[in-house]
Amino acid sequence: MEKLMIAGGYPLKGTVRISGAKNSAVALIPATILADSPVTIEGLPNISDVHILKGLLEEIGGTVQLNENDMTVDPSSMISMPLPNGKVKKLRASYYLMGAMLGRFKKAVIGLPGGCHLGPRPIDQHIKGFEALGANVTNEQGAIYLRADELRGARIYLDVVSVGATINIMLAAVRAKGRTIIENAAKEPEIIDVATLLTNMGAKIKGAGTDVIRIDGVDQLHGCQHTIIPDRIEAGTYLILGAAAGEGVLIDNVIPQHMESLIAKLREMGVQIEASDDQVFVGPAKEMKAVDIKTLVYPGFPTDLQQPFTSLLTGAIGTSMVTDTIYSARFKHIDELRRMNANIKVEGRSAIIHGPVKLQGAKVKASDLRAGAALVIAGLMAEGVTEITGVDHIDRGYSHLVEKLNGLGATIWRENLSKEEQEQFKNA
Ligand SMILES: CC(=O)N[C@H]1[C@@H](OP(=O)(O)OP(=O)(O)OC[C@H]2O[C@@H](n3ccc(=O)[nH]c3=O)[C@H](O)[C@@H]2O)O[C@H](CO)[C@@H](O)[C@@H]1O
Ligand SMILES: C=C(OP(=O)(O)O)C(=O)O
Repeated sequence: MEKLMIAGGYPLKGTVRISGAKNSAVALIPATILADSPVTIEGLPNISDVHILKGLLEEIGGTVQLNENDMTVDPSSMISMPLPNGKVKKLRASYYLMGAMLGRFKKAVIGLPGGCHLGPRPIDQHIKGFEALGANVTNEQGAIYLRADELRGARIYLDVVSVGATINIMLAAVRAKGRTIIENAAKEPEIIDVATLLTNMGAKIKGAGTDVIRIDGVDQLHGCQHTIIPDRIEAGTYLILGAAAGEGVLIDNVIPQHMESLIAKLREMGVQIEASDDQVFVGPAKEMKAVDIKTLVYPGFPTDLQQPFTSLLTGAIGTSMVTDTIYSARFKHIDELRRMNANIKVEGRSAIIHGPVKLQGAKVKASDLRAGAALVIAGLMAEGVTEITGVDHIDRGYSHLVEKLNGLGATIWRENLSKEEQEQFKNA
């Protein structure tokens, strides 16, 4: 078990290259199950979610070759092996095995997924979609059992705009008989990325990226090569830390259109941002004004950047309000930021931040992935040394974090937890 150590106050400067998108990667990898020959995905991030999914594909008989950033999956020998426990609980996106295995084998047994604890995260809309396609779905002792004689296209209206349900239904529907229409679909860029891979595999999908997706089922899908999109959430995190602790940071390998809500908010705070084709420059931080943000489905402000943005707001002049309309309990980072001298209170789904304060280094714990990112940003802004435990959460989503930050001039390193610290961590 490790902790992250950050000596704060060193100004960040230079260029950072963004990795492939976690939330695409974790759907593209299960999507390979649907092909009958090898699929290569290029530009993957080096994160634990990717390594765990590799293991899961191997458990069901896939042959997987993973290099630093590329994965080739030969799905031809896969079987519908039940996966009720173990690795599936380590990440959220193991739910995509349900759609992909149902699509290919017409049956699957998959344990309920893990992922960040942010309040209730039901999967009722995924199940509603599978049932509409003709599957019988039951929950037996914490695992979802899916069976279908055949899958038939259907019209499915999502009661909640859900990234996971939209992608999962696409995965199940691409090899169903006839046409599926998903209404009130989510529009995140990762959905377009998954639809692009599936189309390259021979699927017929129209409308991905809009709120109505039409899929005409095909009998077979074949192998192909696909390059993943850049991670807009990783890029957003570096943009925020560039504003918080930078003296001119260039974020390379991004799609600036995917980050418009964040860029608009940073500009509203008075941060200098210049965007070009595939790069965004964040200028030296001057005085920043407080702003309010409300998380919304894409293209609104992403909930996954709400926690990192809160750390930035501790340095802004005035009172800011951060409201999360997607998750009811995405505020576990606030107690930790308070340990670092932040002046924040939580009321219902909002955090109210009074600034500016000078953050102080402290011993803090990352409760989830983006709470971890928020604490890293706070540690870079703070005076003194910050120690962050719960690094396994951060490793789910940030490729080469320490190397990238040190490349920008930060002073950050990993240390093993002592036996005593391991005990304290387990009991906390
Ligand atoms: C692996 C992955 O891509 N994770 C992302 C995905 O999570 P995930 O796919 O889990 O998030 P959803 O878009 O499904 O969830 C959005 C909202 O809908 C609710 N809901 C969802 C499904 C359902 O069947 N019933 C239901 O009520 C959820 O509780 C939440 O309040 O999108 C989230 C919202 O952008 C991001 O924070 C996560 O980083
Ligand atoms: C919530 C997130 O991830 P997951 O859905 O994989 O838990 C995230 O990426 O911020």
